Amino acid sequence: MKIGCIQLNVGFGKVEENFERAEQFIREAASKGAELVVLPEMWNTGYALEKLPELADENGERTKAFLQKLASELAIHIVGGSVATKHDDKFYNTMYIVDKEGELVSEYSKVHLFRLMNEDKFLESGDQMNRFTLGDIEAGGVICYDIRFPEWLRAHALAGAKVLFVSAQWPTERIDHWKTLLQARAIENQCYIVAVNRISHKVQNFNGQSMVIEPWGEIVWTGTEDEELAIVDVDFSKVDEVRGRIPVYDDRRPGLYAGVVGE
Ligand SMILES: O=C(O)CCC(=O)C(=O)O
Repeated sequence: MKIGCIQLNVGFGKVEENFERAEQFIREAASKGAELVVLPEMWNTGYALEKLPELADENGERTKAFLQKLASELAIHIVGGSVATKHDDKFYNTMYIVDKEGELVSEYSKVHLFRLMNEDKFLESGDQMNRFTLGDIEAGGVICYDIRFPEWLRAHALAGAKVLFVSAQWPTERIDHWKTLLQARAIENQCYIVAVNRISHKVQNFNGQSMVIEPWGEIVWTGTEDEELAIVDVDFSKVDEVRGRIPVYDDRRPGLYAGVVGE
């Protein structure tokens, strides 16, 4: 499968501009043969948290309509990154997944809010998993800080995900954590990781380096530090091959973990 990773330069609080750029990139990805595209975190507003009352997408209506229209017109699956949404006067960091028929197959609000960037002061956390199927791909999706919680990604893998999509606004200063955590999540879960970060060198410092990692932990692609669209080939049959080679799932001892990691 050809996956388009859209490493967007998200404008701070510039919703109209961000929708335009996202559309350009989704169209370009489809024209270059991508069958699925992935966007970064909070791509409608950036981290303009104080402006959410004016800028957040009311019930996600605009974003859902936008993604559904493009997905069905271009016959492309869209892992819609995440956007700032508003529901009943509360704000969320929400990912929408739309299949190539334009059906909304999943929506997920970030479960682990990142206190270092004050997310907990402005946002509510979600409480649902994000397991979905796109065509014949069993997948899960998480957002940024979520990757520091191995049990959360494991829960998606145990529920059948063979690829985990990660949308992020991961800062430059901890980019080494990003790489190491993503590689570990791929190796331990024996799954593909498709992780898309934003870039921005002006308002805040995010330097891309999005990654696609295969289930043995090999890095298939790393993004540059600039805005870019990359079309990356992935072969999902590798998941079963790796799981057959080292049967981690069969060798688990969940009875021993109970109470220790809250299972
Ligand atoms: O965990 C980190 O270091 C970065 C997380 C983050 O920036 C986020 O969740 O928005």
